[in-house]
Amino acid sequence: MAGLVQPQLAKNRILRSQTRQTVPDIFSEVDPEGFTVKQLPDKGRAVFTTKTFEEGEFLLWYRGDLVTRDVGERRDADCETCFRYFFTWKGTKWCRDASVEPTKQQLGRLVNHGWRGEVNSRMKIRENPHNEPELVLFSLKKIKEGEEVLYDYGVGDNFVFPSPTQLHSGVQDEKPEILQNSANLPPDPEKVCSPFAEPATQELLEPDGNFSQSNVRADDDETSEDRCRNPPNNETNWEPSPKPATQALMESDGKISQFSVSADNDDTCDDPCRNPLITKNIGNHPLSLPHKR
Ligand SMILES: C[S@@+](CC[C@H](N)C(=O)[O-])C[C@H]1O[C@@H](n2cnc3c(N)ncnc32)[C@H](O)[C@@H]1O
Repeated sequence: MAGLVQPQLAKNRILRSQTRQTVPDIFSEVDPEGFTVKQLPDKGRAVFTTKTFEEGEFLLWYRGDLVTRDVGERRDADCETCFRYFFTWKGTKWCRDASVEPTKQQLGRLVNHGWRGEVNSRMKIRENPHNEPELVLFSLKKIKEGEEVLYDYGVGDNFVFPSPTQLHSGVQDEKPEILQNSANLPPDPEKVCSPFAEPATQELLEPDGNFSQSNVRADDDETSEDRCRNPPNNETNWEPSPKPATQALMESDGKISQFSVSADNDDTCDDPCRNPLITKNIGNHPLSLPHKR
């Protein structure tokens, strides 16, 4: 009926309008202000806000080397990490490989999985001016200062992440704040991984600011995140930042960032990338998910 807008539609329009305005279109190697990293006993590194974000705001990029899914899978076979994000865009399967610890702070790759009821953000795909897909994280609701940023990796309710002792030891704070357990751990810790109970979806942020949505499932991918653990040693090239999580952005010149974290784009991985305690299953998840062997 003309003139009448359903509440949800109106909300979607607001969200689209907000995201259109708030995604910094830049090629910057630094993250926006408003985030910090803390070390949690049950999750390893975690991204927390240092200011309040409103619903629909741009938060962070998931930066990483853009490779085809095949290359991402081969890299996974050689070197399992929890930092490869698999997705489908324009009918092609892609992977953003953020496995290499960046020398500059890039927090999108450190955002943890949120269990049901915890999720406050969502990863979307946006095309950059080089016609490449970028993974962009948006708030799904108001996120108050001091809250952990969490999005749904697409793992089942019973998924069990490996022990934090297998996580990457590098943190961005030299003396990171240690928090008490904050995750709602899955009910059955013996259960390793359950398939999706229902299809996941991936939203594509179109150049005009609108979203299109598609189902994401198994090999159809799109996004599900699964992150496995970082190497259980300290041989990576992570360099702690003197100012952990608050670095200024960026120009807003209508561009969105594209990053190549690793200079080489072959399938090589150094030993530090290996974690013999876990294996991956990217079938149902955007990120290569850790499994106990
Ligand atoms: C991409 S990394 C996120 C950053 C990671 N916490 C770190 O310290 O590097 C994904 C990994 O973080 C851990 N993780 C993420 N969400 C978690 C959760 N809700 N509970 C426990 N561990 C989690 C898992 O080890 C997962 O494989």
